[in-house]
Amino acid sequence: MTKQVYKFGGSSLSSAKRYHAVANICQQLAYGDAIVVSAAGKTTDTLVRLWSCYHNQDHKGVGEVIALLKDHQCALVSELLGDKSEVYAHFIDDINAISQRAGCAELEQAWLLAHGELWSARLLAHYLNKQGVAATHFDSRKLFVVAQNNLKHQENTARCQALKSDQLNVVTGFIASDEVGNTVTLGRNGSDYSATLLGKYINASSVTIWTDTQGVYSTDPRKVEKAVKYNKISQQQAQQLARLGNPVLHAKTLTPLKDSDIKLVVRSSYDSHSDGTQVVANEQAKAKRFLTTLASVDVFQLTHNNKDSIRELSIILQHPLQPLEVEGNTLLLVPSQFGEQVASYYLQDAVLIESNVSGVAIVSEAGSESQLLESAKALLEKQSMTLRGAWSQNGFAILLGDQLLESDTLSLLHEELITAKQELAVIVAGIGNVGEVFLSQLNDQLARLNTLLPVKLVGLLRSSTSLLNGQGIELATASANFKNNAKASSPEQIIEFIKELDYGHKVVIDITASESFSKLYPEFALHDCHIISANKYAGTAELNWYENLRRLQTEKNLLWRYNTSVGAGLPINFALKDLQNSGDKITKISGVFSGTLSWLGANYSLDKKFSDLVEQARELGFTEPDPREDLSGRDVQRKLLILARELGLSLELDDIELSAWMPNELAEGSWQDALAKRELLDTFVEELALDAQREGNTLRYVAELDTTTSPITAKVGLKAVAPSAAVATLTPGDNIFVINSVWYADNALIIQGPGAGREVTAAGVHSDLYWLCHKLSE
Ligand SMILES: NC(=O)c1ccc[n+]([C@@H]2O[C@H](COP(=O)([O-])OP(=O)(O)OC[C@H]3O[C@@H](n4cnc5c(N)ncnc54)[C@H](O)[C@@H]3O)[C@@H](O)[C@H]2O)c1
Ligand SMILES: N[C@@H](CCO)C(=O)O
Repeated sequence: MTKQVYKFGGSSLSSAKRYHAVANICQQLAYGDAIVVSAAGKTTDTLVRLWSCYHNQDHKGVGEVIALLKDHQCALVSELLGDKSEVYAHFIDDINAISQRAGCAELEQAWLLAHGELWSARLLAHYLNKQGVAATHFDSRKLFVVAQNNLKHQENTARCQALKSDQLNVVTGFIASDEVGNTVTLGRNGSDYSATLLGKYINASSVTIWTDTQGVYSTDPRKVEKAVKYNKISQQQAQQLARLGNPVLHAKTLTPLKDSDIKLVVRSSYDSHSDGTQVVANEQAKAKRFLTTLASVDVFQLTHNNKDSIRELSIILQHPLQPLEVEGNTLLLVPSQFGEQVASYYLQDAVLIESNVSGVAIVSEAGSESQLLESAKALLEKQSMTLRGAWSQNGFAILLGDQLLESDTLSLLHEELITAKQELAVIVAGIGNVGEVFLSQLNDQLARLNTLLPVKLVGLLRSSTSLLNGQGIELATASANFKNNAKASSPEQIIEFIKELDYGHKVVIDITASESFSKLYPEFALHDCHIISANKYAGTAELNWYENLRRLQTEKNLLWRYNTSVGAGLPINFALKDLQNSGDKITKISGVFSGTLSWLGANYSLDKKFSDLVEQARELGFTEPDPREDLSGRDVQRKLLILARELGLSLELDDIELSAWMPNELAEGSWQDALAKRELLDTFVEELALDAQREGNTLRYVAELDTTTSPITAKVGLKAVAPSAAVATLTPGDNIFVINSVWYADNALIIQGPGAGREVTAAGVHSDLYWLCHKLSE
């Protein structure tokens, strides 16, 4: 069975609440998996302070820091397991041992620092046991042995066989032992390193680093609002970022994975449902672009290029170093804090050419570095930045100046070098009436969309078949390709495909009429997918589900457009949003909201069979796939609910009163079953029409929402109206939306035009897609 390794950092274990969240994640893991833990919260920093007080013989300080450690750990253990627990007693023994050693000058630094991880592993394993999960804690000093600064990989692989296959294995990060059993530490970011080492030793299929960021971004998301979270990056680019000092992944963490198929995943333990970023073998991810700021660096020119010396210096500094080959010279960039050490390491073999400069590194696909360097140079100079150095190499470029890059300059650079280059992957679901036309229009529309951002069709779906290609589907032949090559697929396969798509942006365009497909929307959001829907089911789903979806999309900065779900191509949703955004308050919306029912109302007369007209409307592509969705009034009810929610009203579908334009007897079975009883429909409609005619009226199916009444009026149904009424004189198939608001109180705002039909609806979906591309490219 393949095993997985999960690593939780200090921030994920900083409080009892966070332990609880971690335990919840661990509940989902399989026995045999390993969990590597760091010290809780700031425990390592506190232990370092303790060591420093001890080292400086500050006895008072030692006492104070020990009290601090005790307070934090005792509170944590008490809250999770109680102060009578074995873990609590064990912790007190440890603290007493530390005090005693400090008192008689026998403290060792590594032994002291190891306690943070030991306490975390013990506490988490016992807490998992309390939750009914079998778990054992392991002291990694028994698993990882280091001799002369080198890990003994073969021996360690054998030692790691001790992990249990019928339990979760909670292993301390950061620490190992030397050959005689003394504690050694693995340096800063040591726990991440422990996790990837363990992954290699137990031949895991993946190592997941759970941290407080959502994954690896194109740049620091705290500084650039539009930073793009990448789903996949290559090991090579991750190494490059680490060498340039990007803090998300340390170069050391990545070394055990080199040339292996072990997948490294960075995820947020604060948002355990979201995908993070996968670091995968080079050929499994497209090259991405990144901006990483460089703060306070020194630049040395080496008198001769000596790779061994650079490697040795990296080990001494415990920091990866990035050499640059510039016109036959080797330059070395180092954080200024290491400047003196570098100078004394190289002596006369290195000359300091720049000190304490700052700037930015651009990591990119090979081949574009020099052009990116020129664009960045021009932009920074326009921002009045004096450049002290600018170089490009294979896969990256560096620009250095006197000032640290502020968030606004970094955002401008990001905009120009990264945002505009993000591709949008498009999945179209529902190749029916509207979907077919949408696809044929997409071919013509592509050039326009591509001026905003590169768009690629990657998936076409029908109810049980799909054509999926992450590299892109040729548009001109997409329909034929689908007919010939679509394969049976399940929703799980579709979700997996979407999850793995390696694109900056993704969108699912739902042109189905499927409720079950709409139920996948939260999954789409979890995998960072925007949504465009002509389908009305999600917009009219049960309020709790709908609000959760909205919340998730907001949290993840995802967009959802559904303009064609009401009024087909008419800009009704735009208008309502716009009015509200400009401070207006909408009080009433009424009119004819169904193209099908408008067409039927206008074309019906007592000398015609209503059922014949319904079949005709179906053939024209006006009706829902099952025309009873229209005749029952349900489709109009949905449209009114979508508009009501657009106004911020928390209504459910059944809060809208409804009367049908068909007899109840037709509701059972399929549309074909209903057609077999068409005379029931014809008689039902004829009787209603006769009643209306006697009063000099005609029948129209109307909707009405009035927020000024108490309770609110929300109803859809047949109404007998004068033949001269606005709703009665509509062109067959047209909708009319009569909007009253504070500003349009007496003289209503009216939107009128075709409310159904393949072309207008497909064009409306294009309008949403254009809007989305525009938003993403801003
Ligand atoms: N026809 C119109 O004038 C109009 C106007 C506005 C909105 N709409 C909406 O557009 C949608 C499509 O309407 P249509 O007339 O094209 O319907 P249609 O029945 O012709 O096409 C629907 C397509 O969706 C596919 N499908 C069904 N379930 C699916 C699933 N689970 N996964 C993937 N594909 C699935 C079907 O195979 C079919 O190809 C409906 O939601 C409708 O309400 C239609
Ligand atoms: N059947 C629907 C299609 C548009 O949603 C109508 O006629 O209005």
